Amino acid sequence: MALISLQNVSKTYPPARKGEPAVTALRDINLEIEAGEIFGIIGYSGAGKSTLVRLINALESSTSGDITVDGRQVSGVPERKLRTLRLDIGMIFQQFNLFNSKTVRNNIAYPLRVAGRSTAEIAARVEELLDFVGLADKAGSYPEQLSGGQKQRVGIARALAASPKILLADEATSALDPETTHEVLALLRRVNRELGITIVVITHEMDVIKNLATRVAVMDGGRIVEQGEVFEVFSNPRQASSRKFVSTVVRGVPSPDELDSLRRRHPGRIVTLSFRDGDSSQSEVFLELARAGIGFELVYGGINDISGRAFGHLTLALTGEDAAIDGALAAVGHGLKVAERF
Ligand SMILES: Nc1ncnc2c1ncn2[C@@H]1O[C@H](COP(=O)(O)OP(=O)(O)OP(=O)(O)O)[C@@H](O)[C@H]1O
Repeated sequence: MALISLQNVSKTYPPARKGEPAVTALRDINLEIEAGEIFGIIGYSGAGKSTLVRLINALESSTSGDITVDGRQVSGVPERKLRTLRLDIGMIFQQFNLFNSKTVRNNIAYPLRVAGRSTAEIAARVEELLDFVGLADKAGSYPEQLSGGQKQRVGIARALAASPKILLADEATSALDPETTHEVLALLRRVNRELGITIVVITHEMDVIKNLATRVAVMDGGRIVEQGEVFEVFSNPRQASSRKFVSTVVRGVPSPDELDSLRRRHPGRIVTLSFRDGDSSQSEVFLELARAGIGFELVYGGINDISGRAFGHLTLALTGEDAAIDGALAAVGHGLKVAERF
């Protein structure tokens, strides 16, 4: 059985004031996250990602549907039972949520004190965690004396203190610069590999998913519109709404504004081709266009790499007879996607 399982889960917030509409944040969510995996949840702001996380760690209850974590029911369970469940789930946040008046050591010790562990046990566990996150020399510092990356490492150590099975990371690197983001992602990979902790990572950043997750769910308007292996979902999104989202986060697809500007600057038809590793070669495309007597210029493009597999997009300005262009695109279309507008 999956470690985290959601079946037909919906969540509606009642209206904030009389006369206002209720907000349905999640609609019929079905999701299975297996023990030991790093699962990404990605989507625009307002898609329902944070609500989903709050349901998994039982900070809120669902309106309908079933949620189980490690075989235990989460929905409709008394608060007393939820406390033990929450010990199995650590959480890290975009703004770190550290206690500014406590030292690094005391921040990490906090959940253990709340859980009533002995002083000796707490001291040993905190030392272990400080070593694990590489902050042994900062034990006596206060959060304001730390960089963003160091603060998040304290956040991770604190989340791990009670030895959870699951770590929920809600936009955990969104406040960090790209280099620090990579350090924190490397630490999260170690948390997964060395400690065997299942990680659920919520983000709007493709880089985070592609560097960390093995599977991903794309959310839009409270629904999961697509889920699967990260390479598959990003290189070949099947639903219109996930295609739209993916095109904003992958390299090489012109935005609508860029497309307008390309159209103004180049004569002919602007066509975007997407390639996937092993599907078809770019030279076949160029050969076919040349054979059909079509003029072409490469005007935009980019290649993405996910777990050593490449996919990319090339945008060409094509000049020639419409029928000849359509024929050539149909001929090369086998194994690659052709879009006048991605
Ligand atoms: N406590 C609440 N009361 C009422 N509506 C809420 C509440 N929390 C979230 N919502 C609404 O639910 C929808 C989903 O919000 P949610 O925060 O889960 O999205 P998100 O994908 O995490 O976005 P972001 O990345 O901006 O946090 C939004 O329309 C939001 O306004």
